[in-house]
Amino acid sequence: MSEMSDLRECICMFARTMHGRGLTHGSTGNISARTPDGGLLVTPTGSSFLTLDPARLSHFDAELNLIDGDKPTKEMPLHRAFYDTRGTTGAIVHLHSAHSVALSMMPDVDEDDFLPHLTPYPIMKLGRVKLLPYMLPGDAAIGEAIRGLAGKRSAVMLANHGPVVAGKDLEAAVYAIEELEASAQLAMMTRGQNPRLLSDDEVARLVETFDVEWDA
Ligand SMILES: O=C(CO)COP(=O)(O)O
Ligand SMILES: [Zn+2]
Repeated sequence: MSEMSDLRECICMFARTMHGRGLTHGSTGNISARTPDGGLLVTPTGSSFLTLDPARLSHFDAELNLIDGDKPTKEMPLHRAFYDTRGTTGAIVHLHSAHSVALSMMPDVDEDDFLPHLTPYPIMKLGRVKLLPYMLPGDAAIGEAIRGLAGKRSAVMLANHGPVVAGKDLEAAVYAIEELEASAQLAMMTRGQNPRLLSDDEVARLVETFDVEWDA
């Protein structure tokens, strides 16, 4: 199989596993990934992660003209903003995962550092997650807000909506967004119970050891 058809299969396989674990539902969420020739494969608007057809993914060339496949996700402005501002981006995943959405609605959440410092992996895989205010799904304003971060964050949480993560490749983006949701679940489980947080020194050690983008 060619690299291109492998990537098509991979997008559908990761989408199916995330749907199967309830990480997104119905026709929510979207995925994009860079193709070997600098184009993009994108999940079609209104499609379900459960039943994606590899042959019908929206296919863009390197100038981002749609060359075949179904109409792309309405969240193209958001996807484009990440590719344009973070040169290292190979794939982007957006979900409507319940625990991170719930956490985004809680009072006193730190907008600049959305996830409390409960465990190491979210810090290692995501750096600091920026909470963006609620905006209409598909609104170009989401893309503008991401551009405003100037490529300094790989993960954002859209309040009352869902997380978005950019990774160097599809596997990295999926693992990172799973980490975001698992961490938000722990945050919701332990909310109001005064859990022991990682200390600032413990966080600093993680940032240094695993070369985490943190101070941006
Ligand atoms: O999650 C979604 C919008 O935020 C799903 O929209 P699309 O079906 O257009 O990808
Ligand atoms: Zn969405």
